[in-house]
Amino acid sequence: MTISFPEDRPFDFTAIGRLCIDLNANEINRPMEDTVTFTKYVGGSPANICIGMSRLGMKTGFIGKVADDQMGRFILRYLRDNGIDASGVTTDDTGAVTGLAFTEIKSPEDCSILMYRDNVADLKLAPAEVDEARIAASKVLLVSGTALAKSPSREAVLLALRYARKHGTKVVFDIDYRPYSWANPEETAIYYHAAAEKSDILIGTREEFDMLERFDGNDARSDETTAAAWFGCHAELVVIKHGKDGSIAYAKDGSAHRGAIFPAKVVKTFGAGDSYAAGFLYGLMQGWSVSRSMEYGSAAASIVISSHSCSDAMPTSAQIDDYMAASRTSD
Ligand SMILES: Nc1ncnc2c1ncn2[C@@H]1O[C@H](COP(=O)(O)OP(=O)(O)O)[C@@H](O)[C@H]1O
Ligand SMILES: O=C(O)C[C@@H](O)[C@H](O)C(=O)COP(=O)(O)O
Repeated sequence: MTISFPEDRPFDFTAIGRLCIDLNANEINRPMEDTVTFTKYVGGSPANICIGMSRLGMKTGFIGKVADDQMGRFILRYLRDNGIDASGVTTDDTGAVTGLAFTEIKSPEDCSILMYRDNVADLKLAPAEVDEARIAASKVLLVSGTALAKSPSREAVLLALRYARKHGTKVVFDIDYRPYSWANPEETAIYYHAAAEKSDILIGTREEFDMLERFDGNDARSDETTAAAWFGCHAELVVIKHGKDGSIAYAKDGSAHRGAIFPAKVVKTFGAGDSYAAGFLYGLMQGWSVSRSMEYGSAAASIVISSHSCSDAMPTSAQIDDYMAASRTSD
């Protein structure tokens, strides 16, 4: 089972949504109260995935908005240094700030994120700033669900989805549920639905799909029934992530594919989903089977969770290949 993508477009992959800063605790295995220093990285789930795709050699671009400050300029420079076309990233002129994610690493299994997201620039992206030609020039548009949390970013994303459908650009919807960004669950579920209905590939955890389907009845739904519900729209592939229990993908042709995990020396668990998405989508775009692509995503995730950062630790294909080979040898 493989997925087809449009051919001969200048960009392989364009992401839309949040560009932020991660401040990851240096003194790990303790609560945030006892953390003194943090290392600054570019963050934001869609940014991390786009950086991952670029490291893997894909031609990438980003549609988003940064604050007119040092952090915004740091993000723009990092994108460019990583080969990402940032001409679709605008700079806010209203005094908005850069979103900050302070990460707390109490233990490898007990991690949390303290977000500062009031008046953030990423949610100020306006529909007029979404370039139709850029979406038409990309094989894939990745939409992060959090960008639907507030206007005008919400309308910008819905417009981007319309452009993608009009031009046959494959839409990947990463549910990316961050509760603090949303006013209430009703709003979340409604806007998630609007995006999921227009998407070709849906990716989320079980909890994220439960949020998306919250008002659809049938509280006892399984991964399989979740997937089936979206095949009636545009979905070809629905991927449900289960942390260290791996992942499962259902395809419209009725096939199911289970993704195992790779061993990891876990430093922290965040970044797993973003690196998994990058490795997995890269594999699909190489024309690999869904199963092989899931394996690649899992290996990428193990590399990132064994590292201190998310974005900076995104692996190259050589690193993933080596990691996979090394874990086979140690079996
Ligand atoms: N502890 C772990 N050890 C090895 N791989 C993991 C671990 N946690 C997650 N992964 C890998 O990362 C993928 C995504 O992780 P998950 O936690 O489900 O997503 P998210 O980070 O979006 O919540 C999993 O399907 C798995 O391949
Ligand atoms: O997405 C954010 O705003 C923060 C991320 O940069 C952060 O590192 C993270 O939470 C990664 O998300 P995950 O891959 O879903 O674990």
